[in-house]
Amino acid sequence: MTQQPEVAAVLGGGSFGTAMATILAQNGHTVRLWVRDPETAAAINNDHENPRYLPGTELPEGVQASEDLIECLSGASMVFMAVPSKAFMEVLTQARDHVPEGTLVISCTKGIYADGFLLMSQLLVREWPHTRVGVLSGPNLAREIVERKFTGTVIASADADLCKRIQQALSCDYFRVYDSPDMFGVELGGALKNIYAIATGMAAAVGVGDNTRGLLITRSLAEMSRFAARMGGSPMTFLGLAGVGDLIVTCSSSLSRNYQVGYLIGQGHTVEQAVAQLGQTAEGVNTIRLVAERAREQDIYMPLASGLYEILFDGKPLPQVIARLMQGEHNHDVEFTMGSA
Ligand SMILES: NC(=O)C1=CN([C@@H]2O[C@H](COP(=O)(O)OP(=O)(O)OC[C@H]3O[C@@H](n4cnc5c(N)ncnc54)[C@H](OP(=O)(O)O)[C@@H]3O)[C@@H](O)[C@H]2O)C=CC1
Ligand SMILES: O=C(CO)COP(=O)(O)O
Repeated sequence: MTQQPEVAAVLGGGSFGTAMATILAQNGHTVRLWVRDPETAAAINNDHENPRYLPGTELPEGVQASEDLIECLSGASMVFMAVPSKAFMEVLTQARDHVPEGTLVISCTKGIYADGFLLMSQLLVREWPHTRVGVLSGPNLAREIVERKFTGTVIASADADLCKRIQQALSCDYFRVYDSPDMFGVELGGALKNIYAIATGMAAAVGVGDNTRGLLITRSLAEMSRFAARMGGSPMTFLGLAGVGDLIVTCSSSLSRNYQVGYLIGQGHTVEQAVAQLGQTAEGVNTIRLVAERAREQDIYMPLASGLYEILFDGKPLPQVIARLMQGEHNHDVEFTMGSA
């Protein structure tokens, strides 16, 4: 797509921020990647590699990294937020005075903010009301993006002009960007699927069959849809890339960090051991806690999320939870489409 080059700031130099910076630089935009570790910044600028998060991948020379947040934001017409959800609010506070009115701000973060159970776009709208907000989500493993594997994503916002500009900025021969007006649904899908990636990773570790994997992924979609409906969202959005698409990839790929955490727990590690061994972001651990608590408070039937909560945080044995799941109270298929959510 042809367009004027943009100046883009990418906040967060982990695997996904680096992947977004790579596409933007390849597409001819000016890119400044904010990393808080000066050694990583130097490695990106001098060796064109992010050795901690994407070792072995050569980055375009146009990806310029800095640990100076203000320098990164200076003159940026678009800002991509790619820090973990636990750091999101802190970064918004640090950057607030350096993001001018009308800047496009896109959240790539797939998590939930505990205080008020807010999605990142809701935090953005609250904290930076002078900006134009969108969400990018879909089946988007960072490692595969930098390897130029064909990938689709969704830019979601009620702001149609924002969607068009982001489509133009990111589209290329291996990255296809769809749009959606349903920012809440797209973002909720990206956050919720991490729960079920942990479940399928755990199931894989204990050697379940393919029938079981089909059962687990499909009932995960049912559970996500039921939750979305109760939160006032449209489960229809979950039929798209940011729902089913991301659920399939994250629940079946050993590149997914949430799947890896689940696998380690299934092998007998504690949550703390699994997270420490991973050494990268696995949003699902926190999301399970928040969603299971919310489901309990609002009486939403979410046996998978609740069962995971019991395994991870109450120390319940996996076989006991599986036995209960197999005898659950609801037994209608696709009941969430029949208005019985
Ligand atoms: N990786 C992927 O395939 C995808 C990830 N996402 C989402 O993107 C978000 C980021 O994930 P990802 O890039 O994978 O995470 P990584 O674990 O790869 O990297 C996290 C990055 O955030 C930085 N960071 C952590 N805390 C802070 C802080 N307080 N202030 C500033 N920077 C901080 C880390 O810096 P440091 O190294 O200094 O700790 C690191 O650069 C997550 O919500 C994830 O769900 C979305 C799509 C795909
Ligand atoms: O969101 C992702 C793929 O779409 C990445 O998943 P993980 O965070 O589990 O690696």
